[in-house]
Amino acid sequence: MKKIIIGSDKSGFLLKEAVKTHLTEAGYEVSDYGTLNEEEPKPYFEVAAAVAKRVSDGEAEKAILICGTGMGMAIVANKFKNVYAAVCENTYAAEKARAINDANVLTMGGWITGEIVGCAMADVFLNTEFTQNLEEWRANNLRNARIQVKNIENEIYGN
Ligand SMILES: O=C(CO)[C@H](O)[C@H](O)COP(=O)(O)O
Repeated sequence: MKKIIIGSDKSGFLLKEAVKTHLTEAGYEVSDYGTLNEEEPKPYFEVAAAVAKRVSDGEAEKAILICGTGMGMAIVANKFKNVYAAVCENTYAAEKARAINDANVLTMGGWITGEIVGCAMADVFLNTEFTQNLEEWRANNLRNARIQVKNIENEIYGN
């Protein structure tokens, strides 16, 4: 079964629940490491760290993080090695986050994004490959860019 990790704070809770239900119905095994009910909310920075660590360690290939804006989740997640989080507000951005940037964490904002668009963004993000539908010259540039980004990361964290 395809695995995905998800998490939200209080402000992302309702959108997270909608995306979680959608992905479960689509056949994903969804593990939730964030706010499980609105009475016991977890702050965005704790949830982002818990989820990003699991992606960094290879427990899951991809994750989805949802707070009020999506921004705090991305800021914290991107502190972790092997984690490339992108804040998206529409399906075009979610597709490009995969095709151009090979992002492995999608973040979105419950204050910004409605349930229909949020679920559609999750679908696009999970079903688009790195360099998909791009011209060969651009795909080659992006493969090189990915190596350069990894080199920068290795300089900071070590190999
Ligand atoms: O968007 C966020 C972080 O980027 C948070 O969701 C926002 O700060 C609201 O948090 P809270 O509901 O705990 O006040």
